[in-house]
Amino acid sequence: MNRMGREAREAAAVLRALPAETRSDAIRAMARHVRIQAPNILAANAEDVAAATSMVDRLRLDDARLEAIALAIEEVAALPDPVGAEIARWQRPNGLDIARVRTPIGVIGMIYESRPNVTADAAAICLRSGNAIILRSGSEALRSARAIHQALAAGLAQAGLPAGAVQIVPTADRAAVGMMLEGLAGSIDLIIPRGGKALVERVSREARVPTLGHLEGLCHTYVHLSADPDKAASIVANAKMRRVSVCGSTETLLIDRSVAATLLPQIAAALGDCELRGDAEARSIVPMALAGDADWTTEYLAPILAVRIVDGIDDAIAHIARYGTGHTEAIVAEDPAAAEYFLDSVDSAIVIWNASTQFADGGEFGFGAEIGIATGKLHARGPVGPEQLTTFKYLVRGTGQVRP
Ligand SMILES: NC(=O)C1=CN([C@@H]2O[C@H](COP(=O)(O)OP(=O)(O)OC[C@H]3O[C@@H](n4cnc5c(N)ncnc54)[C@H](OP(=O)(O)O)[C@@H]3O)[C@@H](O)[C@H]2O)C=CC1
Ligand SMILES: N[C@@H](CCC(=O)OP(=O)(O)O)C(=O)O
Repeated sequence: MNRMGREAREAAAVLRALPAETRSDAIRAMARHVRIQAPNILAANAEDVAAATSMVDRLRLDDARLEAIALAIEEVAALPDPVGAEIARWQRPNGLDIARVRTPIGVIGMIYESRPNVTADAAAICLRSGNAIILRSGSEALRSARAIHQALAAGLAQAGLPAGAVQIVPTADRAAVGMMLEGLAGSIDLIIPRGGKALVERVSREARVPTLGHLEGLCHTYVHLSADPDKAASIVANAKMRRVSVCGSTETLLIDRSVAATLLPQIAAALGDCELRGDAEARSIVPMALAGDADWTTEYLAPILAVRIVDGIDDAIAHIARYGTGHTEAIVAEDPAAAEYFLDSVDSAIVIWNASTQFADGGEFGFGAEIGIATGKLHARGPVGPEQLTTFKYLVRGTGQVRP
């Protein structure tokens, strides 16, 4: 692990000085090799799927999904290069010229779930932003991730870039996670944990380097009294049921008391097979199980939805502040003043008006792919793409000035 750290650090020094076009060529070469090595990747994936115990759909690759991975890599190659971009520039009265420019963070360590596409997306985004990356895939996807990494490494080699730029932890042993959290003897600049509660707890206990958490999504959709009934039904159904296991899926429905009797039955019908767990008032409108305290704090990642009747917009905002994880929340409303109030008041990474919480995704935001949805407040929030994986520095150009 420490050798990987050293190689990543050496590669990061090379990457930060490379022209954007060289990194674009390397990213495109990675996509080419994903296509060339498709049989190998699919064979490795079949072994993962055969051994999997859960979340098999998330794990499974086929020709179409592999092509989507290659296309996402190519989309990242085509994104504007953030490295060296000028954020601000000004002249001091003494003639000093000061520019604030984007610069890579350095070496990123990423720990993520058993989802094969993340290996390729994260590698492409890191190269686009001039960072080296050490990838730690979820254990159930390790064979697939290693096969994808082999293709990415072939692309790097073809473009003449150091192998240390994109590395993968070759073992499922969680001791490697512990070593990454300690920073690999000073090699890692930033750890990105992407996952659920157990990972959060370990990271908060053990991390010795800065972290950029991409954590649980306990997302809410609030139906305001001004909501259009058809919009409310289709948005809530999509927010919950489009894909129940993604972090942007809605876990709790909040609905205004004054419209609950008319809207809840329509929304419940649109939700189809979804299991509802509600407070006493919700149950008096639509038959459903009684929600307990745990239902307001559970990220189900399943076709289950908690339902609470609220006493207006401030009650909804207070519920979200108490139980949300800072990921994504939505309001369904026709009243623009209420919607803007909600957008301003809710302190989550993504706040949505009249659309599904499942839009919480870098691709949907136009980033090509994503590292994930950052759920903390520093240093980035919401979908993380190449720009969010840069920091900045100041370039000061003088003509011989000395400070009096
Ligand atoms: N905000 C975002 O962008 C995203 C958030 N998520 C969240 O991730 C969760 C779903 O994914 P899930 O599969 O449950 O993720 P997990 O948290 O189970 O796994 C994620 C990664 O963390 C590792 N891990 C978990 N616990 C530990 C531990 N105690 N010590 C060391 N490593 C650990 C896993 O390794 P191992 O395989 O060995 O268990 C895996 O590599 C949901 O909560 C979802 O909201 C998911 C995607 C994006
Ligand atoms: N942001 C991505 C999904 C991220 C996510 O939650 O992944 P996972 O938990 O592995 O299903 C999307 O909306 O497609």
